[in-house]
Amino acid sequence: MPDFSDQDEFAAKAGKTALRGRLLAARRALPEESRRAAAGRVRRALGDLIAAERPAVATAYVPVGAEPGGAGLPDVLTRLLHPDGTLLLPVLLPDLDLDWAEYAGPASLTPTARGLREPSGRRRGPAAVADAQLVVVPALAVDRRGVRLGRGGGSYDRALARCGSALVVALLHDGELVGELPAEPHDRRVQGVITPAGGFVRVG
Ligand SMILES: Nc1nc2c(c(=O)[nH]1)N(C=O)[C@@H](CNc1ccc(C(=O)N[C@@H](CCC(=O)O)C(=O)O)cc1)CN2
Ligand SMILES: Nc1ncnc2c1ncn2[C@@H]1O[C@H](COP(=O)(O)OP(=O)(O)OP(=O)(O)O)[C@@H](O)[C@H]1O
Repeated sequence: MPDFSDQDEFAAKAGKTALRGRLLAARRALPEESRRAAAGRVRRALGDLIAAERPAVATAYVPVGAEPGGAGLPDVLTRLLHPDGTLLLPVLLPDLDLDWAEYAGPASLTPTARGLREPSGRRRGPAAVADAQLVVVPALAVDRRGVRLGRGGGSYDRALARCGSALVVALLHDGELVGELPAEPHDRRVQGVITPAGGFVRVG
């Protein structure tokens, strides 16, 4: 474990905030046509990964705004999973930790705070993520070591701490797999990323 001084931690936090602003602005500037094309490529790469890994339980999320994958991602994943497979989606808790509920079709999604769409079914509890063999996570960027930059709530840092040996994969746009991101001791790493141009790439 590296030794992080207070100054390094301060620099990492400030660096993350500045990077988030830049990355979100670049995503917002992506034209609709690029978003659609990127979503198709990301979904195809996810399909290949699911065919190879055959998870019985997977987690994902409903992409919003310019997030890679597009709003139809849960439906695509449901079709890709084994007929008996389960897709869990996150429900943001007041302390920004994540609960989980099974995806049961578009009618089971409800608009919630922060522009999210979340499942309204029975909550499985924050520990349910430990049942998944494949965990698909949102990210603004990931580096070659697997360090992930999220929205800044620490939601996935907490959720990923509960995962056992699951394959954790972040969905990115091209250009968001970078050389080195600021890292803090609590950051949980991912094992792979999917980008539209590069498909599935192992990191770390
Ligand atoms: N689609 C999605 N679902 C997710 C996440 C995510 O990053 N993306 N999360 C990851 O932890 C958790 C929720 N955390 C979030 C924290 C902040 C914002 C946010 O800043 N929203 C913008 C509006 C959306 C946009 O256009 O980007 C806002 O409130 O201004 C969203 C989700 C669980 N579900
Ligand atoms: N295990 C944890 N328990 C409680 N708070 C945590 C935990 N891990 C991280 N946090 C807090 O969450 C905040 C945001 O962390 P960070 O900037 O790394 O978020 P992120 O990884 O970019 O976002 P997210 O995980 O929501 O996508 C930090 O202030 C951190 O202290």
